[in-house]
Formats: sequence, structure tokens, C-alpha cells
Amino acid sequence: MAKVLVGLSGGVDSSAAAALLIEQGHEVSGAFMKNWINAEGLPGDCPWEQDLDDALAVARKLGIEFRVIDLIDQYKQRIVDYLVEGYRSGITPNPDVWCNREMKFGVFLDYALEQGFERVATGHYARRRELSNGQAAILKGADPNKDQSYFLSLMTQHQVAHAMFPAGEMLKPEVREVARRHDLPTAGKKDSQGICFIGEIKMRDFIRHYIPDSPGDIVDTEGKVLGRHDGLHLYTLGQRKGHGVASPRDGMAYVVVGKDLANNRLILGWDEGVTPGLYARQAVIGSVSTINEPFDRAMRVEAQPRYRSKAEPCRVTPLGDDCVQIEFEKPQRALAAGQICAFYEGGRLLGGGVFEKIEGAV
Ligand SMILES: Nc1ncnc2c1ncn2[C@@H]1O[C@H](COP(=O)(O)OP(=O)(O)OP(=O)(O)O)[C@@H](O)[C@H]1O
Repeated sequence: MAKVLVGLSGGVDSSAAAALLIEQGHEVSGAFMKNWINAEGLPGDCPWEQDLDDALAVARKLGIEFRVIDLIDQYKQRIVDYLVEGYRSGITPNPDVWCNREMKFGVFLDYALEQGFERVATGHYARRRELSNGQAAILKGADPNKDQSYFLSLMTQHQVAHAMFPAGEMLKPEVREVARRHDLPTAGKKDSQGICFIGEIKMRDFIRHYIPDSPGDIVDTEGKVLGRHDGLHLYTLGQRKGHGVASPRDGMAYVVVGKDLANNRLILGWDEGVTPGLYARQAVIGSVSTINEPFDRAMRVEAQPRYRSKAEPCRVTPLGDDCVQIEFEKPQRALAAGQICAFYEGGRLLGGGVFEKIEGAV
């Protein structure tokens, strides 16, 4: 049995995770991380105070010790600055993945170990297993609709070794049932939306708070002007909604297929395979980290370029220390610099990295 610090977000998954750990006989404490306060006058509703109340109520109901940990400065340095810098430079950052590596299993895990805890638990839908060589591995969550292993793809062996994901062994309805069985006040709470810690604030409003609009033309792939945009940083490759250009073709939408940074032009094309720039087969992935064995030779694995996409077969070839080239068997839609690529072998998460260069456009 272990001494465990569980991250209580005020949501149902982490509440149930805490209850499960107690049932399993672990010595459990709960902690709410204060990572973000709506102190900068951001527009939108940031319900962190409600979440903190809910986390406290859950801890009381379960009869466990509860702490509030102020990580606002680290969050600003490690996540907000990365996010703003990423958007400023025109890439598509993924704060949720970095949050797990830098905050929950970074600063928060360090704190927990210092305080004498052996493990940090979260409500993530992923499964942790011990391998025969003594290492810890991550498998996809038992609920295929809820699997969150993609968000854990930049975790290191040290981090996984000290992690626990009790909710990941169950289907979502079973997790709610655990919360109900323990009469937890979060049992019926709806799932949170929006990015990690920024709560319900819309990403667009968040970005606008830091980066001024920079309007320019929207053009098609031939250069014909279709409309105006508010700033290239507000758009992502493959984006279908929000660019404001209606399609004159029945059943065929305009999507973002490129950004002409030099001329501040947003390029739209048809959402189909033949549109230049929309589909690509190869990419260079940087900042690669692996959980178990390194990518030290060419190998066949599956790569998942986005949270809600499928892991697709590809070949990985090492290029340097933390850099690999990948070649998908089939061209993939809207690969974008900054996005996270998670690597799998069957149901096991191998690691992840950041799309740096997209090549082999078709
Ligand atoms: N502010 C926080 N304080 C402590 N732990 C947190 C906090 N935010 C998230 N976590 C932990 O990280 C896990 C995943 O976070 P995410 O924001 O994806 O929540 P979720 O999947 O909606 O889960 P939940 O229902 O527990 O909120 C949570 O289950 C929780 O254990």
C-alpha cells in the first residue's frame, strides 16, 4: 500500500479516483492545484472557486486530508508563456499535454515526493502497468471513448513510475457509479470543457488578451481574395469553422490549408484530398521523449497526431538525440507544427513529441 497524493480538480473522475484508492487500502490525501486565477481580467467564466469548493467537499466526504497548493507562478512560466509564445510564432500549441509533464507530474509530483508521498494519482483515463523489467508503462484507458493516454505522451519513466490512474481501469458510467456509491457531491457534475486550468475561457478570448489582432486577407489557393481575418495566430490548419467564409459549393466546406506569414494572408481550400497543403505523409518530430525503450532504430509503430484522431501506422526513423522522422502509411489531414504526436504500439503508449516540420505534402 502506498502513501498517495491525489489531484482533486473538483470533477467526478478525480473524486472517484480518490474513493477507489481508499477502497484499495492506500493512505490517501487530496490536493487542489491553484494554477490559474482569473486575475488578469480575462473575459469568460472561470469557475475555479466552484471547483475548489467541490474538491474540498469531496475530501470532507471521504474523510481525507486536503491541501490547496499554489502553483500560479510556475503555471504562468511553464504553460501560459509557452502558449502565448506558440500562438505568437504561428504554431498550434497543446497546453494539455505539457501540463501533465510540467505541472501535474512535474512541479506537483516534486512537491508530493518532497512531502513524503510515494505516488501522485489523477483521474485520467489511462492504465498503468509494471513491465517484467521493473519499468512502468502506460496503456490506453479501458473506456475507448474516454481514453486520455494521448495527453500523457510526454511523460518520462520517472513520472510514470510515481503515477496512478485508478479511474482508467473503468468505463465512464462505472466511474460515476463509484462517485454515487460514496455519495460524493461531484457524482452528477458535468465534464469540464476548455483547456487545462483555463477552465471555460474560450481559447480565442485568451489569445486575444495577450496578442493584439492583426487583420489581413483571406485568399483561396489561387490567391483570390475571399474575405478578411483577424490575425493568423487565431487560426489552425484544417479549421473548418470560424473563418467566416461561406462555401458556394454544395456539401464542400472551405478549410484553412495554409498561412502565408510574409503577406499576412490566410489560405483556404476545399476540404478534400486533392487540395494542396491539407494532407501530408511525412514529418519531423522534435522534443521526443519515450516512456520505456528509446527510438534507437527504424521501427513500425502507430502515431496519433491529435487527441480525437486515430493512431495510424507509420515508420519512425531516429534523426538525432530527441528527433525522429515519421512517415505515415496513408496521408494525414492537417498536420500542424506545434501539435503533439503520440506514439503507440498496440494499446501501449510509447511516448510522444512535437511536430516541427511537415513534409511530403500530397
Ligand atoms: N486544479 C487541479 N487540482 C488538482 N488536480 C487537478 C486539477 N486539474 C486537474 N487535475 C487532475 O488531472 C486530472 C485530469 O485533468 P482534466 O482537466 O483532464 O480533468 P477531467 O478529465 O475532466 O477529470 P475530473 O473529472 O477529475 O476533472 C484530473 O482528474 C485531476 O486528477
